Amino acid sequence: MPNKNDYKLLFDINSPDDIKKLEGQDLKQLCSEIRQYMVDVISQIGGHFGGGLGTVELTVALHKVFNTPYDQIVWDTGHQAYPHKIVTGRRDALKTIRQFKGISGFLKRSESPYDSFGAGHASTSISAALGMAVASDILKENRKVVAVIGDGAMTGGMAYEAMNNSGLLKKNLIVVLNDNQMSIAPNVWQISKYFNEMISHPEYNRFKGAIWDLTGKLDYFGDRLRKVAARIEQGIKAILTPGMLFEALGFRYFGPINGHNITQLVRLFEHVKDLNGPILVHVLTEKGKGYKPAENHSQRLHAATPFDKLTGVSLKKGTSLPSYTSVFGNALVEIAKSNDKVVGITAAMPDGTGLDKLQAEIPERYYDVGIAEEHAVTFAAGLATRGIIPVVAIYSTFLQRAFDQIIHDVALQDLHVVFALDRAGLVGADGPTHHGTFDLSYLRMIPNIVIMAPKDEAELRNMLYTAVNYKKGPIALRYPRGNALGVELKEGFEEIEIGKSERIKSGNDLALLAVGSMVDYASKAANILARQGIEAEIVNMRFIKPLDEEMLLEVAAKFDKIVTLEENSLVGGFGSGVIEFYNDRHVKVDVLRVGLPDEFVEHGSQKELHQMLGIDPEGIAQKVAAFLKNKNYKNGVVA
Ligand SMILES: Cc1ncc(C[n+]2csc(CCOP(=O)(O)OP(=O)(O)O)c2C)c(N)n1
Ligand SMILES: CC(=O)[C@@H](O)[C@H](O)COP(=O)(O)O
Ligand SMILES: [Mg+2]
Repeated sequence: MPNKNDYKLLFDINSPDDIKKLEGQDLKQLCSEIRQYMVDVISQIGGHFGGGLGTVELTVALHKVFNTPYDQIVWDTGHQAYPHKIVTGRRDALKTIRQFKGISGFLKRSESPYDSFGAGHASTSISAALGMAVASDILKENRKVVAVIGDGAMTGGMAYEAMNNSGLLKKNLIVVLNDNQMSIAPNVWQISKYFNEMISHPEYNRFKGAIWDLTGKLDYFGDRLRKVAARIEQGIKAILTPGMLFEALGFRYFGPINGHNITQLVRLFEHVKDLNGPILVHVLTEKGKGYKPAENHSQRLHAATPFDKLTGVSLKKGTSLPSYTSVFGNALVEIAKSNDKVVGITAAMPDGTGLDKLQAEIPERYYDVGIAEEHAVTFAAGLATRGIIPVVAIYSTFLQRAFDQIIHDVALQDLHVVFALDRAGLVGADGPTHHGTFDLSYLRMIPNIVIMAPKDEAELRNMLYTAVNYKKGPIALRYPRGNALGVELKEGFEEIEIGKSERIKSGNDLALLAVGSMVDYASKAANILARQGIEAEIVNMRFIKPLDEEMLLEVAAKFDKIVTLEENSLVGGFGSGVIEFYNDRHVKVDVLRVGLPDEFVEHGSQKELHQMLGIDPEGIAQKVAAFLKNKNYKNGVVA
């Protein structure tokens, strides 16, 4: 961990006020120390890394020029805001970032007054900042509002909706475009190609100086002259600068500027701070800046596990267990090789979803659409109208974005789109913005959809195969983050009968009906219960929709008490479906639902969170035993 004596300035920076006292060389020194501190801390505990290394100067310049937290900075997504945390009173707490009970890996309003808007999902910053700018106007305040958005986040449609609205409302709003030409993977932002062409154009370079001169002098003109000059400036810029697209949306464009030159950044922010109307400052940065292993890494060490400081090599111990993601990625390639109608779609997460394997093997049937989950789904719907079989691989949490598209564009038209929801359940260190704990609820209510959850990686392969061959409409499978169970993977695939569950073990005392990750936990809980003389029957339900009604009737005939288990919110999830089924058929049976409470779950390791919520095998066994004894049992849930 960092040694205070290795730092000249950083340990005297306790708030942005301390930055305001620094000038020139000291600002540069501070930037270099922030980088060193990030390397010192993140090499020990892991976390988002490359993005933050690229925003050091930007962060220092913003906090030097603006009067934060009165002035509001909105960081898009938030993974690049570690330097912001370091200079806003959370330097020492950085050692706890993303850990159980530690500070959040993203922006969080309840964590600091400097975190003006919470995030984790991309492309929200301009909308939120515009809201703040309008509020400032209504409240007759003079707060400055700055949104900092990456080029990756600019592939998300909301960013354009917000810019359009900003142009219309003409409020004082500064958008900083942090352009490092990277998303997590190389970015697919088409506008960056246009920027590059513009910037390298000889005419642009010849006129750039002149335009800047004019811009710089504008504020010294009288009102009438200023208007004329502004029009001339805009006219010239519209033809000659890369910003004409933004100018068309109603923004005044400044840049591109070197985002690692603190002196230039401070000067530019001082200049634009008091200008009226929407401003776009285009800043060129390098993801991973200042740490060679990150600069040379294919993903610029976007997120790091603990690593060796000198080499950047991960210290994470290897495991023989495959991840669910890699099993999915390999299975998709196998299936796509034997069915040329199958295509894969990712929303900027090729590696995270395992679709990088398809990209490598069959690139012509792989689509990265950018951070555009809504578009990904409707794009898939279009493909499906022509008999193509799109497999849309999106994390459970990010698919929330495309709720209406799933209903209106896919399900309503019975289109055969396969949804592969990775990171379903509690994801761990990313916390509440990223937990995939709502998908069973938000999908289950949609007519015509089939929803599956595999108990292990072998079943995941077969479910994917089943989904691709289903043809009747939308079909989803959800599986957790992390390592699979290590079961044998047979060659080839087997189709699973839609709506058919699997009895794993018979019992005499009660039935445990489990889905997905909870099947393994149910088996482990049953072993604990067996030691207490309780014989539980275990069913792997496989399908959340349609439910295996025959099995539900069978277990209700055999037992008075039934337990449902799911790694999803208890509101509207699998257990709710089971209760609805029994209720609608007037079947009298006591149902205990085990799952996630109706609250946002904090961050921590998956194990810690499972324990905290009592959904690990020990916790489940305790709940089941209490349920059998009618202890603390209320409204279907054991307290
Ligand atoms: C809605 C949504 N989809 C996907 C992600 C996953 N994600 C997190 S950061 C990121 C890349 C962002 O790129 P950019 O905005 O350019 O920031 P950089 O990392 O380059 O600083 C992605 C795809 C997300 N956070 N939110
Ligand atoms: C910031 C962000 O949204 C991603 O970087 C996310 O943290 C990735 O999560 P996984 O590590 O589960 O792929
Ligand atoms: Mg980027």
